[in-house]
Amino acid sequence: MLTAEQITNILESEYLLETAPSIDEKTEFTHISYNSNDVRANTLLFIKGYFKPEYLDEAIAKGVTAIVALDSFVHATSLPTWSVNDNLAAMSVLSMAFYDYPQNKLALIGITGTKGKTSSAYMAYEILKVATGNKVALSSTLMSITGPKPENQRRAHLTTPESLDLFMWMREAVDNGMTHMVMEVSSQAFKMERVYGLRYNVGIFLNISPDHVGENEHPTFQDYIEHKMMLFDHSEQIVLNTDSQHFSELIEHAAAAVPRDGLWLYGQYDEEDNRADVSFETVAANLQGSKFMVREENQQAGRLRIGGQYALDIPGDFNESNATAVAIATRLVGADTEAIKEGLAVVQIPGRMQMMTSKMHGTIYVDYAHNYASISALLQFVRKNETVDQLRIVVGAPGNKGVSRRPGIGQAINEGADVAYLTADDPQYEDPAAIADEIQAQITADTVVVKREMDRTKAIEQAIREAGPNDVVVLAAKGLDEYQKIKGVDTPYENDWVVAQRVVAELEN
Ligand SMILES: CC(=O)N[C@H]1[C@@H](OP(=O)(O)OP(=O)(O)OC[C@H]2O[C@@H](n3ccc(=O)[nH]c3=O)[C@H](O)[C@@H]2O)O[C@H](CO)[C@@H](O)[C@@H]1O[C@H](C)C(=O)N[C@@H](C)C(=O)N[C@H](CCC(=O)O)C(=O)O
Ligand SMILES: Nc1ncnc2c1ncn2[C@@H]1O[C@H](COP(=O)(O)OP(=O)(O)OP(=O)(O)O)[C@@H](O)[C@H]1O
Repeated sequence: MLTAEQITNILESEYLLETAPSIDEKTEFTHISYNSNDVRANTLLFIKGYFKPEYLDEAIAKGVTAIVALDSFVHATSLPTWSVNDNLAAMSVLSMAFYDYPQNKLALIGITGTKGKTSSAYMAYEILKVATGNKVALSSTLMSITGPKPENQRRAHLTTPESLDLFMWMREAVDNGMTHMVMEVSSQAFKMERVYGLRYNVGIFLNISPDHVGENEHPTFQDYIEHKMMLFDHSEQIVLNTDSQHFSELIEHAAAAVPRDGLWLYGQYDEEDNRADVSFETVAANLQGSKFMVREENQQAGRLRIGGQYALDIPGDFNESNATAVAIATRLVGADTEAIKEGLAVVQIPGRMQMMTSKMHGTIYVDYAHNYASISALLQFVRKNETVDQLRIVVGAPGNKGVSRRPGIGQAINEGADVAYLTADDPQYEDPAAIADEIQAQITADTVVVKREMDRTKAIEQAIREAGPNDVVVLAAKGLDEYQKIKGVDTPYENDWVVAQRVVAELEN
């Protein structure tokens, strides 16, 4: 609940208020919303985005009491209005107040990075489940989990939810007895102020590489990196990857944000380069998983007491890197080494490096890799495994979105695959064959065979059918998505994993 007086005071103290409405300051708001479909009596409504006049008409008909809107918002009603200079920041600070600052009761880990956010979030979630006896909440691209009951588990629509939803779910988590929370924080979340005013006990910065530049995302790479680095300014302690691109820019910003003993650098073990406080090194790896050694490289790292050998039941050297970051962060919020070992040993991440073996058609991965950095990391990892004969990839790129990724996907294929099956991936209003042309334009190596089949199910069938027993087939970019976005409609699709299982069963039984 919030009163009109509290709203005015909070907005004023945050320097967000332009004008307050002249209503009784004891007026109580028992509901807050940013959507006309979710309005009832005593609702405070936030106006954001392209808020059409008919949305406001609908909200008024449902009895909205007052609104918070940009001072430039023009509307033909006499609704009491808090006029503000930043409506998204206002929504965040008022939402946290409405839900009584639930973040103060949660040890919060925020994770950002171009690649690995979801994977790392699930690792941290699994470790903290062990460490706290299931008292950990999760906000990820896939799911938001605020407690043990089915109604506490929701499919996510954004990597980082709107501030109002985030604080509502945090409150639900606290009321359900949760003590910890792990959340993915996208650069968009900072840009759209979904996490305005929120601080993290530990912020993990996994990596940054060219991505997310384009319409409705970031105008330039500089804008992207600057928004991602905002995590540093909002974290009590920072865990940062020394192997990331743009490390010198990252460390400069991170070191200015926290004292040295709140900054934890991690990276692949390298005799020549001793920048990392905590290093990791592969002990044994195969296509299924790996064992890796974590070393504390200096006195500061020695305080963590996380040195030793760990096992992961998911493959990919990049996952050893993600796991090392997560081991440090979860340790900092109270997990002990046993919990870290146990959590990492069992973690599985839906649609990320999910593996299936077949008798005659090799090893099949369903993986969410969908840009140069992730497809390249994945193909290079598989390449390193000497038993692999042909490396086949089924992949496409979305229409009307992330257009700049297409050449990168082609380049990664050019550098790492033997056979590419170009197909559809959420084509929307574009022709998937034309998108495939853009990917194919970068595949110049005569060692790579390119095949084209725009029906994704058929492309997967063909790739698996053509694979030999020592081949690897990578089904990239859609994870466990159960739809294809076509002309604005989520068209049902079995999902890559189900298709692969069915095809293997048909071929081998
Ligand atoms: C740029 C951005 O942040 N857009 C988000 C934003 O849109 P918006 O505020 O413009 O909302 P809108 O859809 O135009 O609608 C305007 C307002 O009318 C309201 N409305 C709408 C319909 C209605 O009947 N009644 C009504 O009141 C809506 O609730 C909204 O408040 O708020 C919407 C929900 O409140 C989000 O769905 C939408 O995300 C868009 C679709 C999106 O997908 N954004 C991507 C770029 C994104 O944020 N991605 C990152 C991940 C990036 C990464 O992988 O790293 C993420 O964090 O997910
Ligand atoms: N540290 C990493 N470096 C490079 N590639 C990675 C790393 N971690 C995971 N990947 C690859 O990227 C893919 C996507 O991983 P994940 O979903 O964890 O990342 P994300 O940051 O949440 O992605 P997105 O922002 O696209 O949702 C994985 O399926 C894997 O192939």
